Amino acid sequence: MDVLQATDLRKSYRAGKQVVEAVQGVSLSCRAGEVVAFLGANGAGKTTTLKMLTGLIRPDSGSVRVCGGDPHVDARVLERIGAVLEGNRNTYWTLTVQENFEYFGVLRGLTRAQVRRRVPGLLEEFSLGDKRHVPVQRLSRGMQQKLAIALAVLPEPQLLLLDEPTLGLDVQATLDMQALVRSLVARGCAVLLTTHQLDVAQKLSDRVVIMRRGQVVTEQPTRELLRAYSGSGFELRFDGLLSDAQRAALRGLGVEELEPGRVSYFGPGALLYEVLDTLRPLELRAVTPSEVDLADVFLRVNREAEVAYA
Ligand SMILES: Nc1ncnc2c1ncn2[C@@H]1O[C@H](COP(=O)(O)OP(=O)(O)OP(=O)(O)O)[C@@H](O)[C@H]1O
Repeated sequence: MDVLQATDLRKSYRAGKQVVEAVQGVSLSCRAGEVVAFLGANGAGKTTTLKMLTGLIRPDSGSVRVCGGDPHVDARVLERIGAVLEGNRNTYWTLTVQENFEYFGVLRGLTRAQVRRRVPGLLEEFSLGDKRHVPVQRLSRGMQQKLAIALAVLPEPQLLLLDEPTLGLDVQATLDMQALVRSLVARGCAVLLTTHQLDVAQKLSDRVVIMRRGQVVTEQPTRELLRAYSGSGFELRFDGLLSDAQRAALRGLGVEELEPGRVSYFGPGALLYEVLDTLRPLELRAVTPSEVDLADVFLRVNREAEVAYA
């Protein structure tokens, strides 16, 4: 079942005489128990889209449905959405962890008794039990981030929007955060996640949506996307240094120099012969298929879109 269904969203900003078409016809969906990684370079339009999904800004056109309702029309639909947006950690710094639960729980329509029933479980799940009576400003960044998410899931939303949930977290806190997202998803929550940490997106997501300049340029299950780009590139190691002419010729073929003596490319199989020709007379040491990760795929999708839209 689609928890989120956004169709043909558009949003322009006006700054003086300038018009920025931040989002130009974006459609998105997210099912119960699914993590969708919503990716794009800086300025691609992700945050603007998230704000339209949460009812924070009104789209110029297009529609948003969460559990079938429109958050821009029916305030009860907002109760189904939990959001942790970047720059808005939705915590009250001078209040303790417990007080934050009570304050935000009541704001989100829960009774004090409901909050008190749910808090012990959340404190345990988010490993914040020993911080219950500590003011938020004395928590580490990772703990604050965990608390922000715990507060967002307190009303048991069906859709969770996470903007950069692992930004600035250390290795262990990043792993903890991933485990938490997995457990929320296992309970049926739909999660839409934006991040520039593509290793996190690769590990967590079932599906990837890539935005570029206000438009969706790719939308595919994560595994299929990785498979589609695997085996279509090679890494070559060789002895000696490239001449300027070789370097220019390789660049023309779309080959990247990773370091002296090591180049890689993605492209059709026949390209390998041209690359080998260009490297001559340098002595070849190894030719191996390139391993792709989501970062490679992301860069390639963006490059292909740049060519297609040029
Ligand atoms: N309030 C605003 N007024 C004018 N322009 C804006 C406003 N908010 C965003 N923009 C512009 O809209 C475009 C999309 O911005 P947005 O913040 O949605 O991108 P993003 O993909 O979230 O980027 P990032 O990864 O850097 O957070 C950018 O060109 C940005 O400068």
